[in-house]
Amino acid sequence: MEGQNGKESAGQEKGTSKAELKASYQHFDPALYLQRHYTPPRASFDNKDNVVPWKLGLIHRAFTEGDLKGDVLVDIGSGPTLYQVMSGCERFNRVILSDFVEANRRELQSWLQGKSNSLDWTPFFQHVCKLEGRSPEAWSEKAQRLRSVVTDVLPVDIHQPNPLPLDALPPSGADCLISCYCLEASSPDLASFNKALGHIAGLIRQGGHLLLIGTLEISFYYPAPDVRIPVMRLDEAQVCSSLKNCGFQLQDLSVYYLPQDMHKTTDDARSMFFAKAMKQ
Ligand SMILES: C[S@@+](CC[C@H](N)C(=O)[O-])C[C@H]1O[C@@H](n2cnc3c(N)ncnc32)[C@H](O)[C@@H]1O
Repeated sequence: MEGQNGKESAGQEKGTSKAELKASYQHFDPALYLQRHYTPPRASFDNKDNVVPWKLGLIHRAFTEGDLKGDVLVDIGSGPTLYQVMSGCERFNRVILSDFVEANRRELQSWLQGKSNSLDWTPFFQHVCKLEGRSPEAWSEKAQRLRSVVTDVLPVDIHQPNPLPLDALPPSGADCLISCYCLEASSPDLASFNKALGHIAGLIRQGGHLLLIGTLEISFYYPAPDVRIPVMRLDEAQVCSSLKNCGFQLQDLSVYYLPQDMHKTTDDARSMFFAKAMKQ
């Protein structure tokens, strides 16, 4: 939506346009982001109430309940993270990762090539092995499986009607699309979130699935020391109606409230959602 002066209308913070958000993302620091969001206290396997076991458990359940599997799984806005495809890599022949920021794509490529990495993903692999009823020692087999099924790490822009490069996906679309904390963190307002959801819906085949994770109560985060990204504030009802309006049938919705000891000063996240939906 264009506002005065040709700027897109702002959401949480007046004056923030899609173009300004995109410019801010060019300063995204993968190592700092991983350290802030994927190490203790934000990420812990010792505490069963931590957000990471919560989301890994729901992603695992989403694939096992109803035996969800297929040819292509695509992850939109992967950032520098891998946890979100650790269950799906066992159930799809191909996994496609994607991000808007080149530094994030480089971080993913570096892990895929077995080069140095900003985070040790071993405890995440071990946890998912346990969810699958395997020994945690099978983690390196799982890492190998993931490396062998990821065929591409692509640039993506959810604000484009065709977010991925041409021919990235089969003509009928992906069997399943996962996207975590991307849409609300890169859209200035609800109208732009809904439009972006419509764009990524177009990447899924009819009858395929969407797994969406996002933050509900948040207004900012810092993905680099001096880069404050404003995040639009969503609520549960908006998530449900956006999914319905984009042609999805909701199959599962869970909400997580961050315990006090996980609150930080580098973001003001308070709750998160997980949704599983089928494209009708
Ligand atoms: C909060 S991070 C989420 C990263 C990761 N998925 C996770 O679970 O932690 C938001 C991601 O959205 C990406 N992003 C920003 N603008 C985007 C755009 N226009 N299209 C697609 N992705 C975008 C960023 O590069 C960043 O990796």
